[in-house]
Amino acid sequence: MSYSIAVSGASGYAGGEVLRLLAGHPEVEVGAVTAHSSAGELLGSVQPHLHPLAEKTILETTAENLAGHDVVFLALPHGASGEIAAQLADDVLVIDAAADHRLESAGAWEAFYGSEHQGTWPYGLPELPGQRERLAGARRIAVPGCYPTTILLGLAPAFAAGLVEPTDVVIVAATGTSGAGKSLRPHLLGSETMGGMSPYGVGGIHRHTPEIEQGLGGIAGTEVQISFTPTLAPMARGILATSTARLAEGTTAGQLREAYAARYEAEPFVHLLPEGQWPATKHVVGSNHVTVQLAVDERAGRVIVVSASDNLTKGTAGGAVQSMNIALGLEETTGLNLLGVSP
Ligand SMILES: NC(=O)C1=CN([C@@H]2O[C@H](COP(=O)(O)OP(=O)(O)OC[C@H]3O[C@@H](n4cnc5c(N)ncnc54)[C@H](OP(=O)(O)O)[C@@H]3O)[C@@H](O)[C@H]2O)C=CC1
Ligand SMILES: CC(=O)N[C@@H](CCC(=O)OP(=O)(O)O)C(=O)O
Repeated sequence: MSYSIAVSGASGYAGGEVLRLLAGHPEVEVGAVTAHSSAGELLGSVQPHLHPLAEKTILETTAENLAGHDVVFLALPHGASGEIAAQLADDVLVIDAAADHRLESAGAWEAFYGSEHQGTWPYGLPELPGQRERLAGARRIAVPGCYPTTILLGLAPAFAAGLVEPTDVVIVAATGTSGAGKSLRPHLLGSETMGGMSPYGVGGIHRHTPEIEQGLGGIAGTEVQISFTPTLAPMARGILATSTARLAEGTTAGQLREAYAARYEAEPFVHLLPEGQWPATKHVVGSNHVTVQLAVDERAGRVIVVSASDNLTKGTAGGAVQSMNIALGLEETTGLNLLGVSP
């Protein structure tokens, strides 16, 4: 059986990446592609790399144009996504790449996004404890943010095993510029970003902060507090996250390594690297894989975890397709057998 798929936000980075993956997925057929200002144009004129789909005409994003498909991907700005989602049929699988349905706490949503909470959908990060079961058969899925995917996969085993202090967690992560989307913004001009790095969203104000705390809190079964600082790196894709947490009393490096090895041994997309090898964005860009490595800093009494991903693949579209496969009962890795493009 072939599932028919509609993709909204098809002219953007996230929508384009969803379409790149779906073009190689054997169990699906791409139907409507929709967007906003580029409606009426051919997909090939705004996404020239999507050759097999180049002749598709982009439609306006309306509930009518998205109707009649088995699966609808929403890759729209926050808010626009929640609005259209509310108009889609209950029996259609809707997978939202925006943030609208990720947070459980309406208070956290309002504090960080400044608008009305749209509700909470099953969270599309299958590698978190118990999450695959929640995604099987789901008809609504909230795709995690790109930083939360990378950071949660980096820290989950330590939290699940109770090996770190949940309120002493410091994270600094670098992202590529595609994380900000395709629209023109002065601080993202090539001349501003090439050849240098800079922080943004400093001081605990980045909107992924409550999402990361929610994910870690769910695993640990207790309240978690993090300090998160994002930085912008001169690359199109990729996230490299360095997360450190104070060790719980008595935790050893051996216990940590064992917990990570056990948790990720059978995961198709998350890999604890051999000791001494460290994650690099070049090794995962273009793929749905995440690499993880850790070391204990005995002097500081902290574990240092480094994790790398492609923000557009595992961080958005790949995670979305992986979650779709689980929800539809397909083999989880279908359409995602891609390795990084290093160098
Ligand atoms: N980039 C990334 O790494 C990640 C992105 N996401 C999320 O995915 C979503 C899309 O992001 P991204 O692809 O980067 O953004 P882009 O700016 O690249 O694309 C936005 C898309 O949404 C369409 N659009 C804009 N405004 C509206 C509107 N009012 N109604 C309907 N469609 C609209 C645009 O159409 P047009 O061009 O025709 O105007 C375009 O197709 C966002 O919610 C983002 O937060 C999530 C994780 C990571
Ligand atoms: C460089 C840059 O701006 N990156 C984006 C990445 C977030 C993202 O795209 O995720 P959401 O789906 O939660 O919006 C940012 O920090 O906001």
